Amino acid sequence: MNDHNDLPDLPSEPDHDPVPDHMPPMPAMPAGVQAQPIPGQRCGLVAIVGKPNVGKSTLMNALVGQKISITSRKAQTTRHRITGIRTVADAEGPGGTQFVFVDTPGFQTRHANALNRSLNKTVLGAVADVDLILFVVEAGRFTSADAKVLGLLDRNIPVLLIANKLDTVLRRADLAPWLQQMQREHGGEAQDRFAEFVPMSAKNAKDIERLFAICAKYLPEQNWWYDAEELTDRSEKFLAGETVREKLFRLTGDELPYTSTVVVDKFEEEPPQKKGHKRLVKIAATIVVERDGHKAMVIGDKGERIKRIGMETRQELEKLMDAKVFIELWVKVRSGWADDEARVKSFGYE
Ligand SMILES: Nc1nc2c(ncn2[C@@H]2O[C@H](COP(=O)(O)OP(=O)(O)OP(=O)(O)O)[C@@H](O)[C@H]2O)c(=O)[nH]1
Repeated sequence: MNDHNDLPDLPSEPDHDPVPDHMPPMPAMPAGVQAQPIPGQRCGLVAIVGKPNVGKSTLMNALVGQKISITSRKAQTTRHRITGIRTVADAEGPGGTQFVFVDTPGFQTRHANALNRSLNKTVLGAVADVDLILFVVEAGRFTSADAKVLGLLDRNIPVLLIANKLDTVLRRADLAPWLQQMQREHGGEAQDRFAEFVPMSAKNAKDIERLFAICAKYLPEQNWWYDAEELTDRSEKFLAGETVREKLFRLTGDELPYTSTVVVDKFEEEPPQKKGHKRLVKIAATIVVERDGHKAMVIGDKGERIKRIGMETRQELEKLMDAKVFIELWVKVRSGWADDEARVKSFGYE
């Protein structure tokens, strides 16, 4: 039984395998080398979904513990954008659980036009092979928009119903009939749609700790993909490169082949000049492409595109790193780099 907060007896276990197989976004070892399994370690992907304004971002920030997001390192991984990693290590021994949270662009349920359909497809792609979905609604409310979002999710992935904003429900006893009603309304085929019901508040630290404990068992037993200490200076540098890469591919559409990459040549920090000022981060990065035509594509008409890539990268990094950022971008042509092992290594790929 999983009656969190002494709520009524509700379905507790999914009737399907809660540990679907999937490829980790960033292999910890070069291909062909099998890592020794570390006893007691669990690791997996968690997506947070729900209609607008139910508290997804608040929950994500509380779970990740800091407002910084990093993206997956593997060049061809566009499938998952890693928003944050939280490692809850065991007090003793090497065990514990690493939660890798993936970003899901918001679901659109109001207008069924082609753009929204395509957006929803993107979201579905992002949650297709996660290990666990946190489906967020406002406690005591389940609207048709919530039902639509739920209807889009893969039935083979365990879903927890996060009844958020519990603090706004004045009498907790009022929630029990609502949960029972939900169970009735999602009866029949959908009866065991939710693996567990978790009434909580994303703003309550104890609820967040409790949620980690609830989620852990749904993640597969496997070695952590990332270091337990989430972000180091090196990660900020890495994040800078990934942000350039993301803007590059977003602003060139499908035109630019994936054999283009980004190398961060310089990442320097200067402390704040005055009290109350932010530190300064100076970044220089090179976009490496295979052909002159690709270079022209990246630069754009009168340099417009590369300017935009730089500007959007700067804006995003300033937010993520809470710093003032200067960024210089260069484009170089290096034919065949993707086939040149030494070069691939020098660009930071294993
Ligand atoms: N009282 C209360 N308010 C909350 C809680 N969680 C989130 N909120 C508030 O609800 C509002 C929406 O929260 P967001 O985290 O932005 O919601 P979201 O689902 O990410 O919204 P979109 O970005 O529009 O999809 C904000 O004003 C939050 O402060 C909670 O547990 N209790």
